[in-house]
Amino acid sequence: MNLHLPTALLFAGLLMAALTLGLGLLAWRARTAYLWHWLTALSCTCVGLLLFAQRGQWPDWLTVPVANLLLMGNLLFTLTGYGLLFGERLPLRGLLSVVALYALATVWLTWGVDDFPARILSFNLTLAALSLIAAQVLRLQRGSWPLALLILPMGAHILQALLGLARVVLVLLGHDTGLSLPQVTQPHALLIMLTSLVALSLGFGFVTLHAGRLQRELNDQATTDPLTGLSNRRGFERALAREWRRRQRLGTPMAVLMLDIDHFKQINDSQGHAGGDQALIRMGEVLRSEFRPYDLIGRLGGEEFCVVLPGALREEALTAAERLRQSDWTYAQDPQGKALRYSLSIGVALADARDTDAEALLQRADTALYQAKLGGRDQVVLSQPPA
Ligand SMILES: Nc1nc2c(ncn2[C@@H]2O[C@H](COP(=O)(O)OP(=O)(O)OP(=O)(O)O)[C@@H](O)[C@H]2O)c(=O)[nH]1
Repeated sequence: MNLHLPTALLFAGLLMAALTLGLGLLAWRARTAYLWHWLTALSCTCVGLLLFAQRGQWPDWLTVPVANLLLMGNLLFTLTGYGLLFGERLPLRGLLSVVALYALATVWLTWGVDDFPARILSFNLTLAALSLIAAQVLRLQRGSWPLALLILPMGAHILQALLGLARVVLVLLGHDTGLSLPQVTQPHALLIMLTSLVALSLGFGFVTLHAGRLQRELNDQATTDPLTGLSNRRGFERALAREWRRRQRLGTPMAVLMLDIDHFKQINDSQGHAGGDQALIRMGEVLRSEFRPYDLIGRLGGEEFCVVLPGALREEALTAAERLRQSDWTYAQDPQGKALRYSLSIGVALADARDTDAEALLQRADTALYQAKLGGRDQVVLSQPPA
C-alpha cells in the first residue's frame, strides 16, 4: 500500500491543530510561561506541517524552507519551555546560533546553489542535534522528576533524532527523494510521516509534564506549612517514616529534638496574632539556617517544632539542642526599639533498639519536652531510654 503523503500530512497537520488548540486552552487557563512556549512550539509545527502538505502546489520557498524553519522554531520553543519548567539556564545563544546557521545554509542552498539533497541533509542534521539536546535536558531531570513523566517527551525527541539521521543516511546513500510531494519516494515519505507522528506525541508529552508539575505543586502545598515554609506534620511524618526505614536497614543512630516556644500564648496576647506569627517565622528562619539539608525539620502544629538528626549520637544531639536554645530568638522590636525575644524548651530523644517505631521515639522526645516545661522552661532535657 502506497502512502499518499499530501493527504497524510494534511491529516497530521489538522490533528496537530486540534492538539495546539487544546494546549492553547490549557495555557490560557494556567497562565504559566512554559505552556506559552510549548504552545508556540506546537503552533510552529502545525503551520509547518500544513505548509509542507502544499509542497508542489504552493511556491517552493514557502512549503520547504519556511516550513522547515518553523519546525526548527518548534524545537527552540520546546527547549525554552523546558528551561522555564525545570528552572534550568539553557545556552540560548548557542541554540539560536545553530538555528541561524541552519537558516543561512537554507537560504544559500535554495537561492544560491539550489542543492536539494544538501537542503535535506542540513535540515535533518540540525533537527537531530536539537532533538538530542532536548532529550538530554529531560534526562538530566531524572533525579527530581519520575521517569514515567519524562519518558514520553524524551522518547519522542530521541525518535525524532533517529528519524532525522535515517533520512540523512538515505540521502547519503543516493536514495532519491522526489521533488514534488506526490513524487516523494516511499522510504522518505514513511520517514516524513513518522516524524510528524512523533511531533504529535511530543504534544502529549507536554501535557504529561504539565500534569506532573501540577501534581508536584499539590504535593508541596499538602506537605508544607505556609507560614514558616517548613514541612507540616504530614510532610514531616512522611519524611520521618522514610528516614526510620533507612535507619532500621543501616542500623545508624538518630536523634530527635522536640521544640516548643515558651509562653507563646503571652506573645499572642501582648503582640497580637501578627506578632505571634512573626515569632513562628523567626523560628523557621533559624531552624533552616542551623541544620544540614538532610536533617528533617517540621512544624508539627501551633508553636511546636521537631528536628530529626539522622546519624547523630548523644553529644552531637545535645550540643545542637543547646546551641539552638541559645540562638538569638528576637522576633520583633517594641515601640521603644527594645528587642522582643522568646525562649525555647527542648526535649531530646535518641533512637534506641527498643523503640518500636518512629512514633515511640517522638513520644519520648515529647515527654522530655514536657519535663523541660515543668522544670522551668528555657532548657534542654534528654529523654530516658525506653524501659
Ligand atoms: N500567632 C499564632 N498563634 C498560634 C498559631 N497556632 C497556635 N497558636 C497559638 O499558640 C498558643 C499556644 O499556647 P499554649 O499551648 O497554651 O502554650 P504556651 O503559651 O506557649 O505555654 P507553654 O508552652 O506552656 O510555655 C495558643 O494561644 C494558640 O492560639 C499560629 O499559627 N499563629
